Amino acid sequence: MSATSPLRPVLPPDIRARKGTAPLVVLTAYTTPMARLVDPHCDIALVGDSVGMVLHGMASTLGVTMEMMVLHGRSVVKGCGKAMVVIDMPFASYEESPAQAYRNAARLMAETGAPAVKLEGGAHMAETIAFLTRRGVPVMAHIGLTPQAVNTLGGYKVVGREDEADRVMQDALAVQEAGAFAVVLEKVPMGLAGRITERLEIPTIGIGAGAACDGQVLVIDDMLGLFTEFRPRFVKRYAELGKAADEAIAAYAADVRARAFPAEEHGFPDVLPAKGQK
Ligand SMILES: Nc1nc(=O)c2c([nH]1)NC[C@@H]1CN(c3ccc(C(=O)N[C@@H](CCC(=O)O)C(=O)O)cc3)CN21
Ligand SMILES: CC(C)C(=O)C(=O)O
Ligand SMILES: [Mg+2]
Repeated sequence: MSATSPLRPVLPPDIRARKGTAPLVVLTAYTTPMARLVDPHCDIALVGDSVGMVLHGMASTLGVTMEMMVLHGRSVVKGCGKAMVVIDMPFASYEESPAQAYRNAARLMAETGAPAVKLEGGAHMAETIAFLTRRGVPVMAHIGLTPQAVNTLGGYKVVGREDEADRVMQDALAVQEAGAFAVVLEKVPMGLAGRITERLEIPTIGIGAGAACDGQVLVIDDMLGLFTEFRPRFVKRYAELGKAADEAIAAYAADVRARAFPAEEHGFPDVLPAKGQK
């Protein structure tokens, strides 16, 4: 039986073993229909806490709750057959203690069916990552720019230039040592991301971290041109679905105002048509 057989779902150790083979393809998904689109093409569907900014109009990810991650997580698990689902642990659901992290991670897995969680932080989260991993919770780590720390970092800036590079390398080594099966590198300079990727035995998944990483992740609504509130330099637009939707909605509004919609074919006659007719 192959590792990707539907009878034996892809699990974190399979993802870990992908290091040095084909690049890992990761996109976020927040809903069943989007998960169905992502699933056939991706190795991992990430239920990111970016959902707060992308689908709920929040100004940052700090207001995202466990309840939101459970609901969106369940929705994405329903839409995935091939891709492995990873769920972001929201702000303040894991930082207090390893026990708090375990309780909330276990809830995300038990109530959604996802086989792994992701949490932000390097060396200072190593104890928590080890606590979870040893108790059956596979952890994807996330270092470099950690958006839940936007208020202490002072913005969504590059992390790891010059003096900061060694600290990011130490974070990468610490999360690997703690048992993380993969690590997201966000807005880490390209050269440093390459050195971390070479040094680690677990896959690195980059977002704004250059081409040397073992995989890439983007927010699905960003790359489809659906989310346009801001556009980081690392986003490549593969479609302009927001523009297409705007044009479609404008055409509908014009049709309704001109009484051009609905047409005869969209309505129901008062008398049932005779057989053979529509
Ligand atoms: N839609 C969306 N896409 C994301 O990539 C994303 C989210 N939401 N929400 C959670 C975090 C926040 N992230 C962000 C948010 C903003 C920038 C940004 O504005 N970057 C600018 C420069 C900003 C600065 O230097 O202060 C850039 O050009 O990269 C980057 C990453 C990444 N994540
Ligand atoms: C961008 C990815 C890595 C993320 O953490 C999110 O979507 O929340
Ligand atoms: Mg996130």
